[in-house]
Order: sequence, then structure tokens, then C-alpha cells
Amino acid sequence: MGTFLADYYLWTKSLHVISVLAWMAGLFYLPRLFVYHAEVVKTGTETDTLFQTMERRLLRAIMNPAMIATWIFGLALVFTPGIVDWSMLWPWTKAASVIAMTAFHMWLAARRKDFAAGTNSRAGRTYRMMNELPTLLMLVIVFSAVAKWNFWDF
Ligand code: HEM
Repeated sequence: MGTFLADYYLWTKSLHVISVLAWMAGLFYLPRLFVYHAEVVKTGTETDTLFQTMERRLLRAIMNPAMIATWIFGLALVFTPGIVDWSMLWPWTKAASVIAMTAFHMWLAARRKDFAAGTNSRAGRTYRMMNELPTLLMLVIVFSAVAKWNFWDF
């Protein structure tokens, strides 16, 4: 298994980055849709139904599969021999941030259900603020995965 993963390392990493791009696109866009949905759209109107459809499709057709693919290829990279050195700082900051990113995804999925049920109670401002979270996590993840920072870097 280790040899197989090592042989396909660069292909796995490419697929990981492609999945990440699709997941991130959704993580940035869905809270934006929620901002407009909460601030402008009246419950029970045609526009409300249109927003619900866009949100459901974005989550089910793009974000859920992209998140699963990111995890599968990411874990395949973790199990590739010689790639992750757990005595360094970067795998830990990356792991903490991807778990937080996954929790953020689940939070968005729960909010989508609120909009679908017509029970959203959060203001557009909340979604505007939450929209910054994936950006912050992305910075930590990319500095971890690419620059591979360590304790003695600082
Ligand atoms: C969801 C769970 C994830 C796991 C288990 C995971 C794990 C990994 C591992 C082990 C590597 C290989 C590092 C190397 O080749 O040196 C990697 C590469 C990478 N990951 Fe992730 N990752 C995950 C999510 C993410 C997310 C959410 C992002 C972006 C926001 C991301 C961005 C990257 C990038 C850009 C690389 C390429 C690094 C390079 O080759 O320089 N990953 N990932």
C-alpha cells in the first residue's frame, strides 16, 4: 500500500488540490448567498424558493462531494511514506484548521436547513462575519502545507 501511494504521490496531490479548489469556492460563496437571502429576500416568495434551490444545489452537488474528495486524497497523502513528519508544527496547525473548516461546512449545512424551513433567525451581518472564517483558515492551511512552518521559524 505504501509503495502504491508513493508511486501515485503527485497524482494524489493534484487531485487533492483540485478538490480543495472546488470545496473552497463553495465555502466562500454559500455564506454570501446567505447574506443576500437574510437581508433582501422575503420568506415564501419566488425569490426565496430560487435562493433555496441555489443553496441546496451548491451544497449537495459541489461542496459535499468536494469536501469528501479533499479528505480522501488528503488522508491518502498523510499515509504516503515520508510525507508528513509529525514532529514538526505544520501537520498539527493544518489538522486543526481542516477540522475547523469541516465544522464550518457543517454549520453552513445546518443554516441552509433553517432557510429551507423558513426559520432563519440570523442577521445578514452574522453571515458577513462568518464569511471571513474560511479565509483565515485557508491562510493557516496554505502556510502549513506549502511553507511547512515550524517552531524555530518564528
Ligand atoms: C481535509 C483534510 C485535509 C488533509 C488530511 C490534508 C492533508 C494534506 C497532506 C498530507 C498534504 C501533503 C503535503 C506534502 O506533499 O508535503 C497536503 C497538501 C496540500 N494541501 Fe491538504 N489536506 C486537507 C485539506 C486541505 C485544505 C482544506 C486545503 C486548502 C484550503 C489544503 C491545501 C493543500 C495544498 C495547497 C497542498 C499542496 C502542498 C505542496 O505540495 O506544497 N488541504 N494536504
